[in-house]
Amino acid sequence: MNILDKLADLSREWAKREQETVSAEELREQAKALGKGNGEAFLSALKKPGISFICEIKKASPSKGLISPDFPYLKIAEAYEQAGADCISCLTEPEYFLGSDDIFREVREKVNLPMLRKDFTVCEYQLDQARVMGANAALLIVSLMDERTLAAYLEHCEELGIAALVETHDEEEIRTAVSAGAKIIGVNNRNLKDFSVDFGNAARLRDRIPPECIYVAESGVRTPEDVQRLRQIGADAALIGETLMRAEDPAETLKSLRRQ
Ligand SMILES: O=P(O)(O)OC[C@@H](O)[C@@H](O)c1c[nH]c2ccccc12
Repeated sequence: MNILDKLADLSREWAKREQETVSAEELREQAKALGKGNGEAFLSALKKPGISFICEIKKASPSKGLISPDFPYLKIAEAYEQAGADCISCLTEPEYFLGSDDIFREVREKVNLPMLRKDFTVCEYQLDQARVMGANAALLIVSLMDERTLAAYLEHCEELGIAALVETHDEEEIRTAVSAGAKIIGVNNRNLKDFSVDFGNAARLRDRIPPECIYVAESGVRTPEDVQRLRQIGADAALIGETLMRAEDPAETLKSLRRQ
């Protein structure tokens, strides 16, 4: 079993366990009572002229192990905001990324930036959770679902008023994303099945993304030159995690990456 399948399985188990505390019906009611979310804020942050920065909060990852041992996530979130991040991506997956819904909520309270709930979505329950924890957007990984399921999840996000970042890795997945109606498409430079990173992947696939879609280049961004390359290919946004999480001064590192 590859790691992605393992993460999807864990996600399913996790969601099942959580439903023992808050049932699917209860959670749906909570989400409904809140009214529509502010997915628009995520969308317009990515649409700003020039490349936008989605800065990630993650303590660990299955490919790198522990990335940030002391993990001062609130300080990091504030540093991101102060240094001009456009959005924050916050991992909530507990086993491999050592994230949690509580971390997400605390960051949500602290900063005003639009936030992406980064998790392995395998059921609508998790989308309702995203709405209830105050997310502006949720992650949908194409390789975890078929096109019909993706279309249904996109519709559910629409009902909740949250945006969806639809993550792809190759041409076929981009086709599925477009045909299911994705508005925001991410191309991951990292292959989640074997963790190999090919920084050219997002650039190579750039022209497969229809012009009306928002295009996010994900993973493996290390230097201002990398960001420049993504500007050149017309990426609407870059999703950056490890480089910022390992930085001694995340605000300075973000500023230097943003410099044109
Ligand atoms: O740390 P990096 O290489 O900058 O990558 C960030 C982000 O793209 C990566 O964390 C990611 C991309 N897609 C995901 C799906 C699930 C978990 C994590 C991810």
